Amino acid sequence: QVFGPKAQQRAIFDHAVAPIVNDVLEGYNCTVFAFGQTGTGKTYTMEGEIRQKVGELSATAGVIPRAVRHIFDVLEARKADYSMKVTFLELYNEDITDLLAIEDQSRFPEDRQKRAISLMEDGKGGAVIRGLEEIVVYSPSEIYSLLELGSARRRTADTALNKQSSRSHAVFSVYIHVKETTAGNQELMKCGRLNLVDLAGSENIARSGAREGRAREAGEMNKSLLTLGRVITALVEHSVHVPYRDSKLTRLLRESLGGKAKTCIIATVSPSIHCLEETVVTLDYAYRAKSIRNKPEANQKVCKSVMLKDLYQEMEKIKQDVKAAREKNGIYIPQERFIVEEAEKKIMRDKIESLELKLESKRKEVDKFKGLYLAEQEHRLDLESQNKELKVNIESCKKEFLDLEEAHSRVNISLKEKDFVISNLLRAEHSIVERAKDMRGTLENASGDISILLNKLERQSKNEAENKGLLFDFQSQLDRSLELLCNTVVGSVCEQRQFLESMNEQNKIYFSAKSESANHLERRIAKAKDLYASGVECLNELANTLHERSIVHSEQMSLNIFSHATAAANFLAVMVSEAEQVLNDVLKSNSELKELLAISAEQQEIGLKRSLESAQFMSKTSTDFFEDIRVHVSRLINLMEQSQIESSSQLFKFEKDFKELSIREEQAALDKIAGILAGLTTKKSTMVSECVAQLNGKCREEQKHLKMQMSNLQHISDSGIKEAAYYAAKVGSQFNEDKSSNAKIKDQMEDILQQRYPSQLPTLNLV
Ligand SMILES: Nc1ncnc2c1ncn2[C@@H]1O[C@H](COP(=O)(O)OP(=O)(O)OP(=O)(O)O)[C@@H](O)[C@H]1O
Repeated sequence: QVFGPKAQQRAIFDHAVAPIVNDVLEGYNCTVFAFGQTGTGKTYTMEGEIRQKVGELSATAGVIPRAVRHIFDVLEARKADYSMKVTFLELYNEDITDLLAIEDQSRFPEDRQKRAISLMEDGKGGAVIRGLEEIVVYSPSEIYSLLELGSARRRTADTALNKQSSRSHAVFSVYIHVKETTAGNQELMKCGRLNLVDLAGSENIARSGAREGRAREAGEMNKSLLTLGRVITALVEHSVHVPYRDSKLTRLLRESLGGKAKTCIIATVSPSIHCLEETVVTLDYAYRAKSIRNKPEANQKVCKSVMLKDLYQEMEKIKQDVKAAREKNGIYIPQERFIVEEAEKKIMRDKIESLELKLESKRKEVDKFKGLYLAEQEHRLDLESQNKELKVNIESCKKEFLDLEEAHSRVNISLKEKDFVISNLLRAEHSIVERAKDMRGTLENASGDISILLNKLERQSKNEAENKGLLFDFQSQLDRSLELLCNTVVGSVCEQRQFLESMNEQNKIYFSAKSESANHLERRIAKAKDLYASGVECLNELANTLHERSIVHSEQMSLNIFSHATAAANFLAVMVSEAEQVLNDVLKSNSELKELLAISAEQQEIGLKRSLESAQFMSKTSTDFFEDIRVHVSRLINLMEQSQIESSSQLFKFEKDFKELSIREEQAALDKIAGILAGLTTKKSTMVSECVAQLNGKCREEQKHLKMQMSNLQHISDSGIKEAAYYAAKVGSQFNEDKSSNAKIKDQMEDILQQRYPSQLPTLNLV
């Protein structure tokens, strides 16, 4: 099962550990151990937060508190009759210490040393720890307290990877005895053991930041872990020899690795990329350990009476020991015999001591040889890994060499191509130099043209300055003419006004005279009208009277008519003369008017003539002025057109020349760059060829060197293997010799003691 970073403690327990805990209750020995790099959470997983919140475990409680709680819950639910005891030990620098031992009451803290406990073989292939405190517990909280006590006593120190790193391996064991009653009312005891192991971090010493003592300690820890690794490898590979005995850790876990226990391994890894190496190693261990096949076997149920008997016997022995110690009522013998025996005992003790010393020295030698063998093995492994690395290096060097050769051939081809390009470029350069010479001449011509153009431009600017002066003069002249014209127009307007005023006066006079004569004529005509009306009336009266009197006075009447006719003729003559007079007056006034009109027309004509003259003068002046302007403008336009044409032609030429020159210069620059590049390419190609030659040489040298080193290594490892085999054989034979001599001594001593104290046979425990 894989648990991600978000996995909860509960999930880990439920999936991985709970089934194992149930098996413990069925009488199996089970082990749960956590291993992995420092700081990856082994202690967190195994212990976590131990203390429970009111009645309940905290969410961060680890495997141990949960397992304990689970065991109690199940047993309580079954209403089982059970007993439980726990032990808690620490394995530090290959020394075992009891974490639950009663405190050393030394006065000074520095004197309070942790008492090391010996690990012994139980004769059935297992290991027994002598003197380990087994504490009987009745509730989970008691276990939690013991756990806290033991955890607090564990040796921790800070490393670069973990602030509080456990420096030791810790084994917490729970022993459970459950009483079962058979059908025949026989009481059986079912025993199960649960080992909960928190290994020390499998750290890289350099990376963990461990220094001096701690580095040695890390080495020791690595030794245990290294042996664990070797045991796993041997089990996976089904080797004949499994090196359980090489470390105390593997001796302790023997039953759990390939034995009859059920085992759960928790591998903790860090998600950090910096820990990749260790993560890979841990996962490799875990992967290999997964394929170990244990042969789980439940412990035999013991009959309660047998168990009780054993216990009673043990108790009896202890009681006797206690009593003898208390009452000092051991064996009483005569003094001489006591002295002789004491002397013999002393001799024997000395002998034993010397033998023990010998044995110790032999053991040390064996340890040394073992160390040497292990170191040799490690060295061999290192060399093998170095060899592998070197082989890989050689392979990569070969590959690099092939790549370089390929690159070299590619570079040669590109160099040839570049040579071809360079020769083409040189030819082109030659022709370009020729063209450059031509262009130089053209450029010189162009510079002459430019100087001419500049002269012309100068002239043009002079002309423009002159034109400006002329324009200024013309402007002042125009101002003067306009002023004159204005004065003339103002004078003629005054004259016209005066003339019109006099004409108005004369017209007024003429019209008043005319109206007077018309009035007079009107009055006369009215008078003549009246006269004519009265004459007509008289004539009518006369006609009437004549008609009346015609008959009577026809003659008189003719006389009267005659006299009246003459009067009328006279009157008409007067009237004609008067009318002639009036007509004459009218004619006269008409002639006067005509004269006046003629005078005014004459005056008007004069005025008009004058204004015509002045207008003609003005128009002439303006025409002249505009003619001048037109002439100037046309001249200027011509000049400008000319100069524009010239300058545009010059500029066109200049542009053309400039373009050509710049193209030539660009070409020249490109040629230079090509030259530089060609130089660089030749340099590079020489460098590459030199480098390739050097690399070739180096590769050959390295190959030679590697071959030499490999043969040396081969030689060293062969000799190491031989030596190790020789040492192992020697150690084996010495060990056997020692064993046999020890057995002999033991036999001798037993014989002696048998002879001396046939009833009280002491037991000698010789390891
Ligand atoms: N799953 C997790 N959730 C929260 N905190 C964690 C977890 N795993 C580890 N830690 C924290 O990381 C730190 C290191 O963890 P821990 O001491 O358990 O590592 P370790 O593997 O036992 O280290 P060492 O081998 O050095 O003893 C602790 O502070 C622990 O509380």
